[in-house]
Amino acid sequence: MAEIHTTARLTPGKGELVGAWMGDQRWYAAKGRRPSVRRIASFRFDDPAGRVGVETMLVADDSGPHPVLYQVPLTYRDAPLGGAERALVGTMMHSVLGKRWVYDAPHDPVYAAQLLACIQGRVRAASSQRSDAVEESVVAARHPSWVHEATVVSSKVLSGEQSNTSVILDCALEDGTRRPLIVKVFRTLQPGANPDVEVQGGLRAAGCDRVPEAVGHLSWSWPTDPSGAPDADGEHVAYGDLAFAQEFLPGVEDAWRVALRALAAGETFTTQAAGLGAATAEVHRALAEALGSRETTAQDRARIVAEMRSRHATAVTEAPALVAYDPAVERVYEAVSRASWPAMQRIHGDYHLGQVLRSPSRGWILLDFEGEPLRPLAERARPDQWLRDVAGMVRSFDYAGGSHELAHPGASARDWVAACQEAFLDGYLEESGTDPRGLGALLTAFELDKALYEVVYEARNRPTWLSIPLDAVRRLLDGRPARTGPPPGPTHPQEVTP
Ligand SMILES: Nc1ncnc2c1ncn2[C@@H]1O[C@H](COP(=O)(O)OP(=O)(O)O)[C@@H](O)[C@H]1O
Ligand SMILES: O=P(O)(O)O[C@H]1O[C@H](CO)[C@@H](O[C@H]2O[C@H](CO)[C@@H](O)[C@H](O)[C@H]2O)[C@H](O)[C@H]1O
Repeated sequence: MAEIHTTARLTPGKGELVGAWMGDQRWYAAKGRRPSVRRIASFRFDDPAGRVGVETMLVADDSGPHPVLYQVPLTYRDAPLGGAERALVGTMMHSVLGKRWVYDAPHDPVYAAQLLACIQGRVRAASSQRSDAVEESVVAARHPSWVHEATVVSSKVLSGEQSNTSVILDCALEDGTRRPLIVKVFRTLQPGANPDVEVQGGLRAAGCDRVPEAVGHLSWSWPTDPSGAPDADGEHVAYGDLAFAQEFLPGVEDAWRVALRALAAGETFTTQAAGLGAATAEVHRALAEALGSRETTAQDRARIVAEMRSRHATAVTEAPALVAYDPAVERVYEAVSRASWPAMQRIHGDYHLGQVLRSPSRGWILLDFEGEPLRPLAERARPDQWLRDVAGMVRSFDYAGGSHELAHPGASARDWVAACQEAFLDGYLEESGTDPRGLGALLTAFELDKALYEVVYEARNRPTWLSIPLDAVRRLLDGRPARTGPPPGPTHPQEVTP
């Protein structure tokens, strides 16, 4: 294991470097604020060649009302890493080793290789305080179904819109065959198991192949004060997941791209939407079987409606014009308080077209069970209503239409959107025997809830798209439903009035 230069001076310091760089990263949550960085903990991986320093830091950003924890893996090199110019965090002088080039580690092949080796249990994380010591607080868990020994041949960071940082790994297996994997490095850490690891791992363990194969994950315990707040000198600990490795499906597109292409070409997407509805129902059934389901209690209903109200309040802060709709929003929440609700179970939690891949051989494959990144982890890890997922995908068809309309002023995608939404709901009904449209008040409330979440998400991340969820809120509340409503029939659960 590596020698640690405990008395070396660094100019600038690591905290200073990270603080200056972090605010511009896609995963930095408090957009527009200047990060105020406090170091909580760190650990290292060893470079087998003994040349590159690899250190993962856990930093708290104190610039907002509550500290937010970020995982910041870095590599330290004695010369620039070719082709990684955009991943350079900065340079610093090390009083013993000289000039160091500091990189965002997911872009560095040395980090990628050691991360996967650690997840599979082949190497241990090392202390960043003491030379030649294992860091016991970092623990790897190989998924029970992963029987291979994969070694990274090359790696590259996934390009595109992402809340975390995923690295695609071209791997060699024990028999020499090649197998692509992907490891997601979680950026914002909160105490508790990450639902992506728990739910996808649980589905795979139960034999569900509508999700990629799970390889394993890495978790960490960091110091906190007695209240659980991150504190470098704290004597308590919190636990959270750092990274999740899984099978990578190469050359497949997500449903967002496929749908947008169909829309641009003037083609229908109803057959695919119906298949997606059926796949969604299949995964909901598998989730209930693998991780359980239970009756929805009055407390569950009250809590979910309270969360809806709080989300509405946040959306009004981001988009004050929404205040005109307050009475109409309240009517939606009152209606669901009186409706009958289906069972509680684990769900996807942030379901949209970008979370589903179209595999030519395996059909629709669902990804990213992490839930909504703007929601606290404890909320995301609870059983919830499957209608939330259904509403998420219904909203996503509206988003596809909305983004097409933004790109083509004057065009209307409304008929295309309505047809996709109907087909998706038909597919869900066919597979599950339950028509989500039969739970109309609840479906509307979850659609509204998602649209209000999206208002906040777009205001903070993509202001030019804010009109898409804002228009949806107006449409939902103006009583002009985009869909035609449920066909009559015995399969629709009845809503109850008090
Ligand atoms: N196993 C996989 N196989 C192929 N592509 C994947 C896989 N996992 C993720 N991707 C691609 O990466 C994108 C981002 O992954 P995701 O898990 O949604 O990350 P995040 O939670 O950070 O948004 C997906 O939309 C998909 O295009
Ligand atoms: O994929 P993530 O887990 O990071 O989810 C977040 O980002 C999504 C955008 O990338 C956002 O989804 C919204 O935009 C999509 C189009 O880009 C659209 O298909 C979705 O329906 C819409 O909600 C998601 O809400 C957010 O949590």
